[in-house]
Amino acid sequence: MSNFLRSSIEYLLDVPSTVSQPKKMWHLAFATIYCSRTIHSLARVSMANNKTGKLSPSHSFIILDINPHNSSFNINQANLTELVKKKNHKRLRQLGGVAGIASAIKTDIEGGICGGVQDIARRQEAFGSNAYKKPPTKSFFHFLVEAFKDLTIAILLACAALSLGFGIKEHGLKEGWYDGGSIFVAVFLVIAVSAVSNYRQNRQFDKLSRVSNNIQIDVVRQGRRQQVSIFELVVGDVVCLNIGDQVPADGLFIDGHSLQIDESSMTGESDHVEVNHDQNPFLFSGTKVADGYGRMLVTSVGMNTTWGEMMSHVSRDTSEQTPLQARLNKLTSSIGKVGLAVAFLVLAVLLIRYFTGNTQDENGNREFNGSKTKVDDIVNAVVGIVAAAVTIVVVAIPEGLPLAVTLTLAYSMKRMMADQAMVRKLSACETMGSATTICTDKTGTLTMNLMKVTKFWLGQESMEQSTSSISPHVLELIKQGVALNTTGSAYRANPEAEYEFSGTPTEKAILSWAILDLEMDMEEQKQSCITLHVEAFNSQKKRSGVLIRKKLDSTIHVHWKGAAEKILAMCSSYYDASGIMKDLDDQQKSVFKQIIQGMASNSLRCIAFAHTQISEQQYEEGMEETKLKENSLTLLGLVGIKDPCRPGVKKAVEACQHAGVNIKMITGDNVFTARAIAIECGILKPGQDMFSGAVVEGEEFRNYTHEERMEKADKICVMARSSPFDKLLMVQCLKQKGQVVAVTGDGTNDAPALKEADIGLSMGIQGTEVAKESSDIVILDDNFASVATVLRWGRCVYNNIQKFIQFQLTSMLLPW
Ligand SMILES: Nc1ncnc2c1ncn2[C@@H]1O[C@H](COP(=O)(O)OP(=O)(O)OP(=O)(O)O)[C@@H](O)[C@H]1O
Ligand SMILES: [Ca+2]
Repeated sequence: MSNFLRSSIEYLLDVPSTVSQPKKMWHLAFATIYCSRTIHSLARVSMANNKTGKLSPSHSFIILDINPHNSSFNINQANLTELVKKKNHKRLRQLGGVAGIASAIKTDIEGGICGGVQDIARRQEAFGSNAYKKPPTKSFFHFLVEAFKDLTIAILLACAALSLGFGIKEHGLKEGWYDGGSIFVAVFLVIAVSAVSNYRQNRQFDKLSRVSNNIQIDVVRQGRRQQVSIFELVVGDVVCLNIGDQVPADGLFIDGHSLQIDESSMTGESDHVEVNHDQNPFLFSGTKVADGYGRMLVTSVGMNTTWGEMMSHVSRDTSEQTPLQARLNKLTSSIGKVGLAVAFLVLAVLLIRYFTGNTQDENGNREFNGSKTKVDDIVNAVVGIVAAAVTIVVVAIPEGLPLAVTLTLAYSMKRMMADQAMVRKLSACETMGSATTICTDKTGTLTMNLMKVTKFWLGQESMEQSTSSISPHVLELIKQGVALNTTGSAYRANPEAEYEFSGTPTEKAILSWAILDLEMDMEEQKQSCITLHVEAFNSQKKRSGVLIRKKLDSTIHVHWKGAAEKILAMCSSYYDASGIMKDLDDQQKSVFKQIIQGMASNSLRCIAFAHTQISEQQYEEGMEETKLKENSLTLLGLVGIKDPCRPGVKKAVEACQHAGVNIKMITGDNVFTARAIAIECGILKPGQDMFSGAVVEGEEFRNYTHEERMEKADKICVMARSSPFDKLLMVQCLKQKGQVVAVTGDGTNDAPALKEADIGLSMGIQGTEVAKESSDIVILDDNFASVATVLRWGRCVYNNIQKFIQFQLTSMLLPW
């Protein structure tokens, strides 16, 4: 320490100069330690203060006080939340509409968030992340208490206590505790096992809900459409919404067409709400897309949304009892009650017999002689009688019965998870065992859902490979139709990179064919036209259409794309390969039908493109009805899309059939395609066809009378071109006939049938949220073979429980 410092401390401490040198040193040491302690504790206090607040800015840079909450974004979360929650149109206008909000939260409406990982982290910090607080999970103690509350357990505990008391009284402490003690041990064992199994089941459900809540969302970031987990969504993200999707956060409508939202999960209203740019641009987390498509700008996530708030209060009720469990519980308590009644009866009879002097001891003397009998003897006799009654109750109650079911279900649920089936509803495990019919959809379940265009017909000529011979005019129209009439998209990072396609499998197949084979430039096509109106694809209509205006010459065009025979029916002319427009009379139509049938019998999915140009006047007339022209179109071309069967499906189908379960295919696809795939999978035997009543079309089935339907439902193996309603009708019909029906499906079109079925199985990968939510079991690998495995597990549960009941009931009767 420098002399100066030393002397200044000496001065501060007011050390008398007379103090000796060693003493001075001690003073100094004390002063140094004291000062450093004070400084240290001061620093700790200021750190603690800062923990909750912000770090105080360094004095040398005091001019720029950077606050991430309001400097990087020009709007704060409270404003955003209120804007959407209150549907405040006025405020939205003041802020410059969706575009204004987007620029305030530093996002590009077209390309999404442009920054990288840091940008996303910054947004998470400023606006929160898309997760909600979960209610605390129930502890083991909770389940232990629950187990004690059971009536049967209470009766048994009372009996055990009585038995213990009487036993000790009669035989002394050393030998008398056996009976009562062993009942206690058994009861505690039952309590422990059921508490442990319920606790584990609760944890399992928690784990499952974490898996099933982790939905993949289509998001545009840095101009690229990609899938991210719903939990990674941040404010400023641009989300693509399609039919069947769940709206993942609160936000604003950017663009889209005929977007219908099902808000029933929030409001309870079953009517769909139209979301559009002007009247209602507000979208709410937790609602579902019922029709159409669109893009939204995320403005609030997680706990800032009404859904988040709601979900943080709801805890999943895992105490759900399956029908079998409920029945067995009832059986147990009925048996218990009968046991109790019998015990009372026995008690009464024995007591009456004893007190009326009708009983004799070993020596043949009357046991009860009125006042001559010793009190001790009386007490002993009564205790013996009560003990006998208690034994009856204990033996009568089959306390292990419900427990065995719980254990079996919990075990098989775990095993099913390992076999790619996630059980959402426990009752499905046991119901599946008794399924007599499985109605499966085709696309994605029996087939791979990996679609590829393998055939292209222009007019009545099949175009193999070469596109050079196609007339440029027709080619241009096809490209226009593909690029503008789609919900899919194509992206590549640079001109050398490979394309990434997104959208439904059918859309992806068509886009990749047009871009790679026809050398279509999607961006260029999109830039060259303005979209005036869109009719979005849905399973009811099985087609989609657009109305566009070309920027170059202001001509107006209608493009349709959809199920080949439906589009063909709308056409009155066609282009041949050389680009000449020809009349489509009945004879020509039947030629085209032959072509479609030919492709379909080779199990190809057929899609047709049609086009017509309309005048300004026609456009204005049509505007009022907001409908696209749908007759007198010109057929542009047909494509055949291959979607191969999944390997192993045939075996799985055979296994199900062998187990006595009927398999029916109910699909939205063409009847010939459906038949070809059904034969490939073994659902249909080669001899069966339309004439034998094994194959029908949805429309035909719909138009049957109720009696006809009931009569024919059993025979039908394949129902093609079915609408969502037809699928539902079939399930209802089968259920009325007393069948136990399982339904598998992935699309929104399957949701009504999935809900109606005894067991609904949805597909985990391709399945839409709506389908998953309507189902009891989610097949994680989308494979029909896993459906067969679920059936096997269901049967196993049933068998095991049956065996246990037999064992328990016979062992219960044995002592009698
Ligand atoms: N993006 C699309 N644009 C136009 N038409 C389409 C499109 N996707 C499918 N289609 C047509 O609609 C039909 C499919 O209808 P739907 O959605 O009811 O069945 P799916 O769900 O694909 O099949 P499945 O019921 O077997 O799973 C197809 O056969 C095809 O002709
Ligand atoms: Ca499907």
